[in-house]
Amino acid sequence: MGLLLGGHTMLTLKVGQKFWLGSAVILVGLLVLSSELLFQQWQRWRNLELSRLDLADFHSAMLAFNAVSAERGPANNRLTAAGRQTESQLQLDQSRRETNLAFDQLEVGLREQSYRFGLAEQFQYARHNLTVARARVDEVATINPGQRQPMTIQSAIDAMFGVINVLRPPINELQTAILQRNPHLTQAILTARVMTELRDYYGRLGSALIVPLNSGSAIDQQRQWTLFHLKGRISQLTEQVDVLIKPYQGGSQRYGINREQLRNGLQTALAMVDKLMTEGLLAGRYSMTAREFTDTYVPNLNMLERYRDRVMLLSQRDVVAATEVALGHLVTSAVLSVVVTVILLLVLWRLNSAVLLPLLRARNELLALASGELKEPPAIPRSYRGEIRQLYVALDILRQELKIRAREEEERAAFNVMLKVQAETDPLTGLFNRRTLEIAGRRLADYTMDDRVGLILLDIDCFKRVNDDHGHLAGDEVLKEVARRLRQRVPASMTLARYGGEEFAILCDDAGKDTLLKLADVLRLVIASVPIDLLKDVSLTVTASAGVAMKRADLRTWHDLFAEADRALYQAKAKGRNCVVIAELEQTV
Ligand SMILES: Nc1nc2c(ncn2[C@@H]2O[C@H](COP(=O)(O)OP(=O)(O)OP(=O)(O)O)[C@@H](O)[C@H]2O)c(=O)[nH]1
Repeated sequence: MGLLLGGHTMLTLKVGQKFWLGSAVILVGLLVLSSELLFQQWQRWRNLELSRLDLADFHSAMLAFNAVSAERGPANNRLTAAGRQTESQLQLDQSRRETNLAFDQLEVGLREQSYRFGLAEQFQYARHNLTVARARVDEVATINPGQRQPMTIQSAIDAMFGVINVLRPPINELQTAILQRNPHLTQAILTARVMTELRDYYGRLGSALIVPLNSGSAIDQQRQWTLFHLKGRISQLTEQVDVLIKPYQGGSQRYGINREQLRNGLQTALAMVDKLMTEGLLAGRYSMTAREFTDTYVPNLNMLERYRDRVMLLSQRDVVAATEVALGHLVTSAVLSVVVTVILLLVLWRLNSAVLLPLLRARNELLALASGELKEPPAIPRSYRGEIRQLYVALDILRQELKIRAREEEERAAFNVMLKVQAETDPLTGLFNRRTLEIAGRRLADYTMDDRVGLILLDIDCFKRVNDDHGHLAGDEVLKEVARRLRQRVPASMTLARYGGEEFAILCDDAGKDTLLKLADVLRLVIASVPIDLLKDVSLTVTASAGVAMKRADLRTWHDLFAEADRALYQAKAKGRNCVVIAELEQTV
């Protein structure tokens, strides 16, 4: 892979680097994907967890709202009770305790959710209003029942209504916040809210009759108007409840909501109100006391509270179940992410150790083989299996094959050297043979005008007699010793050869006539001056004659030069041997 850097510089990555770069890209991609997945699932789980808290808080708010509504019943009784003051007070105290408990629970829930601190203050303010309204009720209750004025009682009832009015804004705010965060809770929240409101309006409707019932007075115009207004609102809310509870009845048996039963209860309560309203409009003579009315009227409304609580609790249970499923998904995804990452790492590690590294090692071995490095590598690791092992076995076979070929090559080269030596040298003396002399002679002498090319032919005198007197082996020894002495004296730049039985030649490419003559005479002297030791303590003195020829214009070829030197040698023999003759001068040194 080549990366273009700065437009000119190419950065080339090795296979191993590419592999790890690719692996890193895959790993990072996997981590990003699994993080994204985990984050989404964590968010879903977290939202459901918050939904559960939201539902619980809203339920607490509804209970508090409802408790204030419900407290109005005992409060009304306390305000209107004539003979049963103590019992009414006990009932009111009980109701107030329940309301306090509902507010306490609401405050705890609100404290746990920091974003509702502002709401908590508003609920506290509503509670403060409740305390003030209760004080008002208690104040009226201290007045002798016979002396309580309808206006005074109504002012206490209105004070209790006022609490609901202060409680409504924070509940609306809480409801809006929860629905914004949890649109899926709309059905449950609205159902609970509308049922609570309906319960409150029924309470208001009943409360509106308390003063006339208590005082036995007719229902005046303003109260009539209030009662009609409340009934209208109740009619609207009843229709809404009817629609909202549909999903919770019929097929959804576990909610156990019976629409007919609820409708009947509410209609019974309304029928009671209608009857009393008619009585109140006619003459103010009522068929029941305020107390009897409250005790008969309120139980018809309990179903609203029961069904609302059931909707709330079962919705919370649904959210809890969904939270558990979401948590299960989150944990499963986390485990799967870890498992997939570990598997990927293992696969990459295995790919690296079982494929990539062996292939790179095989490549190195192949390169070594190609460059002639035949040294045995370390043994094939056991972890190399299958095709990789076969590759290494094939490499091994190739290495052995190349070794055999290298050995054969060496032998052939040695054989060639030997053949060359044999072809170029004389086996007895080790000097160059006639063939080599002629090749060198032709190369130097053929068609050259160089007069520094010269040739000495040197022949042992009367050698036949050596053979005849001392035997052929002794003759060979003499030849070897003469050759040894010649080799010592002839410069390496000249070609020294044995070109016949007892005949030697020295070919020179850069020497003057005098030098050559001097050399020929030195050679003659080293042969003759020292006796040659033969077998059985016999030594022998031999002499040699030499003919010298220098290249001249008329000696065009090697053959001409050789013939000229041979002619000089012949002359030296003729002159009595043990002397040197140069061809052109034919003079004896
Ligand atoms: N021992 C031995 N003798 C050889 C060898 N080659 C040739 N000869 C002998 O060398 C002798 C040469 O003798 P001739 O050619 O008659 O010459 P010469 O006896 O040296 O006499 P002049 O050359 O006239 O001085 C022969 O007897 C050959 O057999 C060899 O390799 N070994």
